[in-house]
Amino acid sequence: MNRKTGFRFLIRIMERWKNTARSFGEVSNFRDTSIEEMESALAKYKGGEVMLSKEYWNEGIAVIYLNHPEKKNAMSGKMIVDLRKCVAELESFKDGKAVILTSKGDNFCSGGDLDFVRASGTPQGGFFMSTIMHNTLKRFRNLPLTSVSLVHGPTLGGGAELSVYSDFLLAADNVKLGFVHGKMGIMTPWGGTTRLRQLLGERKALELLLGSKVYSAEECLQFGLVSKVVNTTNRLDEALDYVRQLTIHHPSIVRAYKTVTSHYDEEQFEKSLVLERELFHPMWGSELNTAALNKNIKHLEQKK
Ligand SMILES: CCCC(=O)SCCNC(=O)CCNC(=O)[C@H](O)C(C)(C)COP(=O)(O)OP(=O)(O)OC[C@H]1O[C@@H](n2cnc3c(N)ncnc32)[C@H](O)[C@@H]1OP(=O)(O)O
Repeated sequence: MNRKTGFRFLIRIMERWKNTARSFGEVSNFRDTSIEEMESALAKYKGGEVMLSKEYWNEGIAVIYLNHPEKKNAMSGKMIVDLRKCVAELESFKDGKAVILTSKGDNFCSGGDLDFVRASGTPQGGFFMSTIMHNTLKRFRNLPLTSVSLVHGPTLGGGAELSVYSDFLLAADNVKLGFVHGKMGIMTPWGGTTRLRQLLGERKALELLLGSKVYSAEECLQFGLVSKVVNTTNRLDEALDYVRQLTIHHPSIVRAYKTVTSHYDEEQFEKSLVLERELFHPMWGSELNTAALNKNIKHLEQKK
């Protein structure tokens, strides 16, 4: 084989590899993918919905509900895209004062939908998901609306990450909240490490993340993670009262305070998210992650 034929042979092998990779939806230069393409890749993983309720809109309060009851409100790819649409709509809620992030059914969110996790488990899948979620949650945090997460029942993995992106966290007395990612052979994909570091400081953030323990409402309160424990049955009414008391002033004042506090350390926050994304995406579908998924772990079961 002379040099020219050898070169052509190499090109053919590379082309074949690229085509094989494409047939699995994988491309070698996935970092160049546009946000729109990432969104449509995620939207293919169906199941559940995320809805924006305007029931209290006239009071300046929006409510976002996660709804995927048959899977304990686990987030599918489609739900990730839905959440993004809700945030986009809230960006033009001009007289709004507050948003409550909560869910229908008997818990807040059991994390990523494990069927979606398995099906999207490649570095590219991880990169797309964390890029989109980082962007959505950053935009959620930057809304000029005071945000409150209201959680109940199992709030695990990605569910715990979502819960801490609001300004305030209210936990129902039946909550079981845990950053269980380590047990799943991954680190936080949705910016949870960056957000916990910002909220609680280095030691407490590391304790929550490295321990992978599941905490009760009272324990979360003692940790400084939760602002108030509410009654599970009346939780939405209690959350609405809490929000109304927080936002007594004119929308222009409420929005101005929130705008300054959320943009305070934006540059540092962004840098930390980039690092988190870089470290996370090769873990998605890795050997460690696959081995953990194969164990079908139920995080609330006591070890015998
Ligand atoms: C993407 C960010 C990183 C992550 O979030 S990784 C995911 C972390 N989450 C998990 O691993 C959750 C594993 N599941 C559990 O621990 C338990 O199912 C959980 C949530 C404590 C609920 O326990 P129980 O109340 O006893 O209910 P159960 O186990 O019978 O569940 C009812 C049905 O819901 C399903 N489910 C729960 N969490 C899910 C999830 N994340 N993805 C997909 N399906 C999920 C569960 O398989 C069961 O379905 P089925 O009725 O057996 O068909």
